[in-house]
Amino acid sequence: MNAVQTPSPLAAVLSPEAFREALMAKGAYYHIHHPYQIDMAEGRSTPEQIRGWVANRFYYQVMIPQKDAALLANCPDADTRRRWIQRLLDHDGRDDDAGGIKAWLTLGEAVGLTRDKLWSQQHVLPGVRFAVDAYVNFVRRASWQEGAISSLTELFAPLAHQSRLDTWPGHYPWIDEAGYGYFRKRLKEARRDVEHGLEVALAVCTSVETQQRALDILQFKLDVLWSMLDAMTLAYQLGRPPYHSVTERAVFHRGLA
Ligand SMILES: O=C(O)c1cc(C(=O)O)c2c(n1)C(=O)C(=O)c1cc(C(=O)O)[nH]c1-2
Repeated sequence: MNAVQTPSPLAAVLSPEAFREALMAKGAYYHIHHPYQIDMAEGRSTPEQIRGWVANRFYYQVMIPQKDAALLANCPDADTRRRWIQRLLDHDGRDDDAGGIKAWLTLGEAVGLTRDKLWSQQHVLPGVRFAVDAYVNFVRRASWQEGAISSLTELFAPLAHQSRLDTWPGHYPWIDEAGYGYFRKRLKEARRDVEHGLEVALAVCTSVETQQRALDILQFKLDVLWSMLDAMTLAYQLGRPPYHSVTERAVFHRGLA
């Protein structure tokens, strides 16, 4: 096992280029390196494991627009709101764009999950729910600039989407091709989102303290994504879903209204 390296705190303020590089370096901890995701990319996942991932990630998908709405609610700047609102429309859809949530439902059907099953959230593991809720609650309480910085894991997301487009059809011929629309759609949307997110980060993080804070926020978000996959590993790879030692029934709560 690798020795755990505690990242050293910033000693001096970084130039904009060096700060950008420090943010990019966080890609080393992106969930694309999680064994669950590696197994999916390398063709070792069972249909149940893929379905588990799609059903659990659906919770992230439905909460992202609520997270972005929380950021909008905290943002007093109309120009920023006008740009940021696009993220809600990307997921919720508009006119002839059905939106990301519907595209994810199509992915669900492509892997054998009905829309009702996804909407029921019956497969969403408590660990996944808690991780996603931690993200949404962070953005609810943070300044809109810190909320924007927490979206910067999207710097690395196109890699993840492209890798699925490149590897899944070969490994999993049982997945209907129609399911891949979501990943294709996100490639360009994520690139546009991070341009804006980076603009905000570079504008506000001009001291050691604010740059360190941004790196810490990004690490928090990486932890959210990693923890989601940890919960799925226990449930779908190691056969230890919640209460496995007590019952075979999925008794965990489906979210408290
Ligand atoms: O599939 C992925 O690996 C992945 C990761 C992330 C991310 O890094 O948070 C997002 C997405 N996908 C995604 O599709 C998406 O719409 C999205 C929005 C956000 C955000 O933080 O606002 N992250 C992500």
